[in-house]
Amino acid sequence: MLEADSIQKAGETRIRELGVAEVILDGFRNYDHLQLSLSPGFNVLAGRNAQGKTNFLEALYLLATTRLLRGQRDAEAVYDGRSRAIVAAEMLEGRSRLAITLERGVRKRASLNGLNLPRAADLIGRLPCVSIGSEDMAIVRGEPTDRRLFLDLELSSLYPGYLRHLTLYKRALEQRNALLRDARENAVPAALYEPWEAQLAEHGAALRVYRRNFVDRLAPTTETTHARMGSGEKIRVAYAAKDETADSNALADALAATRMADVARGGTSCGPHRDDMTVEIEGREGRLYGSQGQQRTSVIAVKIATLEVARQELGVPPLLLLDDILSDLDERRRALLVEVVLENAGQAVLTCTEADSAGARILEQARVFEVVSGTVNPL
Ligand SMILES: Nc1ncnc2c1ncn2[C@@H]1O[C@H](COP(=O)(O)OP(=O)(O)OP(=O)(O)O)[C@@H](O)[C@H]1O
Repeated sequence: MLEADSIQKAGETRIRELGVAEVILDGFRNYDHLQLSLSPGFNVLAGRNAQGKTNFLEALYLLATTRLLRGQRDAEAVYDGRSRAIVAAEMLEGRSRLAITLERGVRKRASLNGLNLPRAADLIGRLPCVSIGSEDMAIVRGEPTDRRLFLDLELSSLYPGYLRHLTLYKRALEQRNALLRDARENAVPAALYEPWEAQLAEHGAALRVYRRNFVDRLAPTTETTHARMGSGEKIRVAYAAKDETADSNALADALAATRMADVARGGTSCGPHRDDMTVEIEGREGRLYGSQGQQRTSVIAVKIATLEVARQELGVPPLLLLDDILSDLDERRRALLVEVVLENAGQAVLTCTEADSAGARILEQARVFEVVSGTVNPL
């Protein structure tokens, strides 16, 4: 059985960029061209709806994760009428420059100091970042796939080893699923399944060790934060494996035993691609029974716990992106969130419709900007 410590320590060196000095957007969303210097501490972006506040956060999120915040196809983020979008950032330390180019009909490309990286994914984890926004509601309200995505993104950004296991696992899963489809028409010998199942077992067991370890660390902080937010209710977060395979050998056995059933099912039934993370409020599944307010409080608690775990793991705070969540909260929750941000954040970018909702304690140390239809100016 794989030990969390041993696999998490192996090959985990990755250069981290701590903080963004300057952001350059060219043809990204509603930004024709923008060059903006950020404070190494707090940055508040205020502006009316649909002016480009979330788009700006999305650009930073893209550099951190290579994904768009709102999950659309890359081409949708290219400024209407333009053929490509460039998002670049100059880092505070070492002034290195990270960039991503999105181009219609072409795979996204990433570069470091002007040199193209072999794959855009090579950028993942270089700029550690935790974002909290409305799309995170899916962690409680969404489907298991949304919660797996949350775990995959956070873990890939923290551990290069996780990303490697995930990439190899996904490739093996595609191959086994292709064999299952073939088997509907032609006999597929066991020898064709075996190498892919061996990989699924190895990488799948490793993914579960990382995920369980992470969720076990998330759980107590989620509970305390939830309690600090004034909720008298108990929240419980746990990793939920779909099948009871304790290690890679058991997973390999389960895969071999389910081949026939999986042909009929049309997909692989065992493994971490079907797992979930449960979020229970007072013993009931938040997704089914939680009110909107309970769900929102739970999501914020999970995300703040993520920020804390990431900070412990990195030894420094990750970049924090907060998308207009303060204005939706009541006084008590807002005060707590501000307190937690002040305790945990290094560099942060917050958006809000009224700068005042960021609260006096943040505003007094923040650089404040106004966003008006794709332009950002100091206030
Ligand atoms: N590819 C694109 N090209 C041009 N404009 C775009 C593109 N994608 C999105 N937009 C525009 O960006 C604007 C939305 O910006 P954004 O989501 O950042 O709003 P916001 O300032 O965060 O507002 P809210 O407070 O409502 O969340 C919309 O006007 C939308 O039409």
